[in-house]
Amino acid sequence: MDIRYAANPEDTKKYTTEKLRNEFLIESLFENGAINMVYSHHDRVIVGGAIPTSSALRLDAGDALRTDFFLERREIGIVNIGPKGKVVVDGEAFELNKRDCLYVGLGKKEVLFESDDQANPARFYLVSSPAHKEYPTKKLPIAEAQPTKLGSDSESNNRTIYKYIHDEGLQSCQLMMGMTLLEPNNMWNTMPAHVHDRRMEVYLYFDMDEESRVFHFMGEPGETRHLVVKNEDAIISPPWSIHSGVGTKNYTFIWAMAGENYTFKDMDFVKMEDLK
Ligand SMILES: O=C(O)C(=O)C[C@H](O)C(=O)CO
Ligand SMILES: [Zn+2]
Repeated sequence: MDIRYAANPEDTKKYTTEKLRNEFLIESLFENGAINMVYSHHDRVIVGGAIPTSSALRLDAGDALRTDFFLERREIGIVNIGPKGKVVVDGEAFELNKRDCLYVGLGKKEVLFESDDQANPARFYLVSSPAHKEYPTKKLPIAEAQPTKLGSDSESNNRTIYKYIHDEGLQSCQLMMGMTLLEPNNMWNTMPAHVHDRRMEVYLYFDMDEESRVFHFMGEPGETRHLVVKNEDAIISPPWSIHSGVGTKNYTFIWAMAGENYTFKDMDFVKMEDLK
């Protein structure tokens, strides 16, 4: 498992583009026939991708966790961003269509990923955080997720947020997860920008054309930097950092958070005059 240590804002100001990308950008999560994971020391969140092809893939604790099984002290959110597949949790199969979410709670011993068609395999995106009690393992199909409309065409940020794992949806200890879709001809997410010092956040940008790019903005409000990201790249966003993007065309992303509180609306919005 690739390990990323926590970053502080003072040091980050001095980073070159290469160093910034090494610390905060996650490329190549998705590989045919493999589970790839990155362990962030920000709130000990693990981010992963799984593409099962000819055989099922098993979620293992590996050396990094030193526990008997992956979910011994953790919970996990799984969103399928590809063709149909299933996740088998201690023998119970959950079918996931594109954009469906499954929450798996603390203590489940075996998690297997399978594709329905190995020629068009499922692409499972995973985010896991430490947990203290078991919440029910449950699926939320995208068709049943509550959409929230935000932004406007005139501000180029007309978008819909679907919340999957949160206080009024799938219950968890601390993990929150959802998806934001920008409407065609809209290119901005989350402007005005915000921080939430109580929680870190991870973004996965997906459903982008090969040539499309998103400029993801990060850093303290008065010291912003950017990362140029392509399809299926993820970003680790420290609690002190803004996280906002603008694309060469509309895009979709999955956000996930973990940390001190469980309040989606706990955001400290940044005044435009304070952004530098
Ligand atoms: O477009 C948006 O606005 C979002 O998706 C908000 C993010 O999910 C977020 O940063 C939540 O804290
Ligand atoms: Zn946020």
